[in-house]
Amino acid sequence: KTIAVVGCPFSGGQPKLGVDKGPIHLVEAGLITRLEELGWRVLFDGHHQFEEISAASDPPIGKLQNPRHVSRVCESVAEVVGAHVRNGQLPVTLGGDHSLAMGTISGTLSSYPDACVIWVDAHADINTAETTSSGNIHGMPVSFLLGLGEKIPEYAWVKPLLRPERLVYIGLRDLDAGEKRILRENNIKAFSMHEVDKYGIGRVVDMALDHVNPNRDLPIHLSFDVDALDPSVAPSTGTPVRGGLTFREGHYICEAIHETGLLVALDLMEVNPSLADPESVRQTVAVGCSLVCSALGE
Ligand SMILES: CN[C@](CCCC[B-](O)(O)O)(CCN1CCCCC1)C(=O)O
Ligand SMILES: [Mn+2]
Ligand SMILES: [Mn+2]
Ligand SMILES: [Mn+2]
Repeated sequence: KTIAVVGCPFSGGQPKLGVDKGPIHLVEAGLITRLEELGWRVLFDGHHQFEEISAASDPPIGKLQNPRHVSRVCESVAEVVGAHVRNGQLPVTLGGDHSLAMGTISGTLSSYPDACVIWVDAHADINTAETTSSGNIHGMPVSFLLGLGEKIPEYAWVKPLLRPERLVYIGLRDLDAGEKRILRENNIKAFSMHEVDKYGIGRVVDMALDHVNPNRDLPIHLSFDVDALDPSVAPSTGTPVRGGLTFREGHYICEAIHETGLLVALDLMEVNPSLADPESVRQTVAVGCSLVCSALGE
């Protein structure tokens, strides 16, 4: 099978400079060669240029920051990822901030409507325009994918293709009040770090898969935010939160998902190579590469 590496140098979903440089660092760390050494054919259709998409003027809509730019970029990503999936390839999207998942998961669901989503993150990224406090859209993609909250014309292209019972979280530990309410109201399954401690990562992954993929017959889209890992493991990221996944727990999730043979799309998000000292940046990039390779059979 062929992997399509989609470099998405994009930072509009959050305020910190540098996360748009994530893809180039991941590729320059040798990711493509490592994937080829695993036996994959790898298409690298380059780092997408999003500057031309940026709206001339993009004033906030309510609290939402860079709303038109984020929407247009995500719509473009949805088309790119959807095309790769339709061509029978496995898209590996390198971020860039996590707002991009609005595009990647839309792309996957357009071809695999019954796909399930495993969202590995310290955060739920499920704020609506009403519940967000920051207005940073990287804290909101899941709400758009589920069709929650007030409709925003600029986001009319996002179809509510994701069903709550097809979504499961691993690694949560920093949610806004509104997000906790949304998870409860929609009966969304979440394995926070408390459950990871209580049951161990092996049981957590089994329970997560039992919830969204009970017969192990549905395609899986894995959306991995490196801030799910403990900051000691992946320090160079925009919204670090203490008490995260160990290096091995992060890799176990990826290895276990590979073992299902059901992975159809992968996102590796929020590596920001400008937020730490060179050694910490190198470490964060190396972990990102390693997680991708583990999800693809290493
Ligand atoms: C928890 N929600 C946050 C973070 C979203 C992180 C996005 B991700 O892609 O990295 O997961 C944080 C909101 N808080 C900021 C500090 C003050 C309280 C609210 C938000 O901005 O919505
Ligand atoms: Mn995230
Ligand atoms: Mn996060
Ligand atoms: Mn982030």
